[in-house]
Amino acid sequence: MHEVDPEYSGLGASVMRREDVNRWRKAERARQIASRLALTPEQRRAYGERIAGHLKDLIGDLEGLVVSAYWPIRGEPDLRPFMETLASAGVQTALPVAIELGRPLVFRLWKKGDRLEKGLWKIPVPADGAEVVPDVVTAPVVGFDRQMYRLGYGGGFFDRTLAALAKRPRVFGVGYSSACLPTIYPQAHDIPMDFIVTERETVGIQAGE
Ligand SMILES: Nc1nc2c(c(=O)[nH]1)N(C=O)[C@@H](CNc1ccc(C(=O)N[C@@H](CCC(=O)O)C(=O)O)cc1)CN2
Ligand SMILES: Nc1ncnc2c1ncn2[C@@H]1O[C@H](COP(=O)(O)OP(=O)(O)OP(=O)(O)O)[C@@H](O)[C@H]1O
Repeated sequence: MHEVDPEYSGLGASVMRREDVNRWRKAERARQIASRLALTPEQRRAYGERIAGHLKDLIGDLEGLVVSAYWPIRGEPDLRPFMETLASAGVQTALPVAIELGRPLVFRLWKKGDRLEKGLWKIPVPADGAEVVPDVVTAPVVGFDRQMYRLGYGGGFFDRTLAALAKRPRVFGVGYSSACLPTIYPQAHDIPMDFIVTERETVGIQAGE
C-alpha cells in the first residue's frame, strides 16, 4: 500500500479519491435506506424470518455461545424474534452499545423483558446487562458487496470494534438482497464480514464464491 499515491485509498480496481468515496457512500446510504423503508411490513417480516433461518444454519452448534444482534432502526431486518429463539435455546444474547463517535462498540447482555435505556442516536441499549465479548456478531448493513464489505451508517463503529477485539468473533453482515452493490469502494479501515446473509442467499466462502 505504501507505493500507492496517498491521495487514493481505494483498493484493487476501484480506485477513487477518499472524498469522492465519502460522497458516494453518503448518497448510497440515503438511497438504500429509502428503498428498504418502502418495503411493506409483511415483506420485512418474511425477509427477517428467512434471514434468521439462514443465520441459524450458519451458526450451527449453539452450545455456550454469546450472540449479539441489534435493535432494528430505519427499516433494518428485525432479528428480535430470532433473539428470543436463541434465548429459549439457552444462548446468551447481547446488543451493541455506541459509547461515543470514534470509539469501539461495547456489547451488553440483553433478552426480552430486560430493561433498556436510550443510547446514542436514541437507539435503545441494555440498561443493566453485563458487558460481554460475543462469539457471534450480526452487523446490519446499509449496503454490501460480494467481496463481503459492509456499508454502515458512517460512524465506523463495527470496523473499529472488530479491529480492537483481541478475539475476533464470527461476523455476519445482515441485510436485504436489494442492498447488494457492485462495490462499496473498500477503504483501508474496512473489515470484511465472514458472511453476508440476505433473505435470498448467504454470501461467503461456503456459498461457492
Ligand atoms: N440497529 C443498529 N444499532 C446499532 C448500529 C447499527 O448500525 N444498527 N450501529 C452500528 O454502527 C451502532 C450505532 N451506530 C451509530 C452510528 C452513528 C451515530 C451518530 O451519532 N452519527 C452522527 C453522524 C455521523 C456521521 O455521519 O459523521 C449523527 O447522527 O449525528 C450513532 C450511532 C450500534 N447500534
Ligand atoms: N479502525 C479504525 N480506526 C480509525 N478510524 C476508523 C476505523 N474504522 C473506521 N474509521 C473511520 O470511521 C469513519 C467511517 O467509516 P465508514 O464509512 O467505513 O463507516 P461505516 O462502516 O459505514 O459505519 P458503521 O460501522 O458505524 O455503521 C471513516 O472516516 C473511517 O476513517
